[in-house]
Amino acid sequence: MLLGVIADDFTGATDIAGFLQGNGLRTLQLNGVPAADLGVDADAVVISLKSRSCPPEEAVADSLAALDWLRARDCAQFFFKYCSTFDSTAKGNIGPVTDALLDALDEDFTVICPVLPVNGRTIYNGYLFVNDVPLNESGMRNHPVTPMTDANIMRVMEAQSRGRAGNVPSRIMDQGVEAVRDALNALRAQGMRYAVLDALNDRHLEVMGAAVQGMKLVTGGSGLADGMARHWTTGRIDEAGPVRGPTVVISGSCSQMTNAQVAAYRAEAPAIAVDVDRAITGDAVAHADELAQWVLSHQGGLAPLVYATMPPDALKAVQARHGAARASEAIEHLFALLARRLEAGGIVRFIVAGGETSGSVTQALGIPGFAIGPQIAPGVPWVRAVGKPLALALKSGNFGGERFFFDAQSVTEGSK
Ligand SMILES: Nc1ncnc2c1ncn2[C@@H]1O[C@H](COP(=O)(O)OP(=O)(O)O)[C@@H](O)[C@H]1O
Ligand SMILES: O=C(O)[C@@H](O)C(=O)COP(=O)(O)O
Repeated sequence: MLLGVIADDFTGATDIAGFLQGNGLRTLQLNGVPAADLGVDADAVVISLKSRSCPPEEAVADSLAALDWLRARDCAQFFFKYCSTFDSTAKGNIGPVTDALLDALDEDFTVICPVLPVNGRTIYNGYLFVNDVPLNESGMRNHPVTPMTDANIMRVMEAQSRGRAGNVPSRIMDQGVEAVRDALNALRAQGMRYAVLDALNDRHLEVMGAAVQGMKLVTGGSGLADGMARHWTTGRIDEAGPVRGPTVVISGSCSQMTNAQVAAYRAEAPAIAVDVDRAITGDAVAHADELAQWVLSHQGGLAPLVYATMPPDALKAVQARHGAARASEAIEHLFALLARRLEAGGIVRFIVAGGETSGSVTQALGIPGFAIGPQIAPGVPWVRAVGKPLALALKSGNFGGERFFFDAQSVTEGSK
């Protein structure tokens, strides 16, 4: 196998899997670390974990279990995939997991590269930008679970890890592969453990993709994987075909773009808001039943939307009433209950917004893995469940255009 990927959430996993498959790698996504005896015939395997915001020890243990599984399958190289907005806290989990993977592989140096220029995630002199705005001034400053308040990735990484971080600036990326390799060697010789790679455009991705060939562990966003995969493959391969039938849209993301997508969709399609206070204070089962009935009675036209999505002020009020962790957990639990009821009621396509939310829904549906289908937007492919006739679109909070929920349905419209 060319590449084994350990992804810290489910939307992140489908994001990178979509880019690998799009570059011609036969890619399989596995939801959690699978049973040891699963046979795999693929160029790349992506293991989705739900390790972005759990306690660091749990994230490390899950990531090492995924690494062991991949190592037993002779992966040539390993990729730790985290969010292109570097979602983490001062406790982790990007730093502790990176350190644990380096130790397990007996390595002392890696790259840190949360970029995806096609979606506006770029790094300049080690500072991360989201659509040309520094990370700490972007919508990520209001994230419910991992608010990001510093754009300097060297500083953020050093605060949660064991080593020092240097930068390979964009002017070196402009000079090409040899210059980047020399810069990486120089940083390592200076005692740096991490090299934050600048990337402003696709050309930089290709250069860094070549420069990291042979590095046992790399870490970053799907832009780095796109750059790496461009050097391995020659053409496109078949994507998983469409699934037809009853559809639901579930939105548990409170990101800026998801708020805009929910507003655009609600204006034209049937939509119902989760009663968040009720979900949190104990009546989740009855509420999930009602929401499921509502979804099943609104089939026929545009798929019905169930959303907990809120703008930052309303979200802060909910978190002040109930606590942020309790609120997130309860809402994820509600969506898990809802997903199971909807599957039982005949829903076969789930369009889900939000990484944690997607993890919760996918786990509730007991889906062991995915084959990768056509891209709806950069970083968001349709995926088809292994072993069940279900299709899902797992959308990162900030990905897609304002009409994403419409777009997801029209990608497969011809086959409805
Ligand atoms: N109205 C709300 N009040 C409090 N928490 C919420 C609300 N809506 C969603 N959440 C929680 O916020 C988190 C959003 O994270 P996630 O699903 O990963 O979205 P994103 O991809 O935008 O990061 C989830 O844990 C979700 O349960
Ligand atoms: O790299 C990215 O931006 C995405 O792949 C990602 O990790 C998505 O996470 P969420 O925004 O939490 O959905």
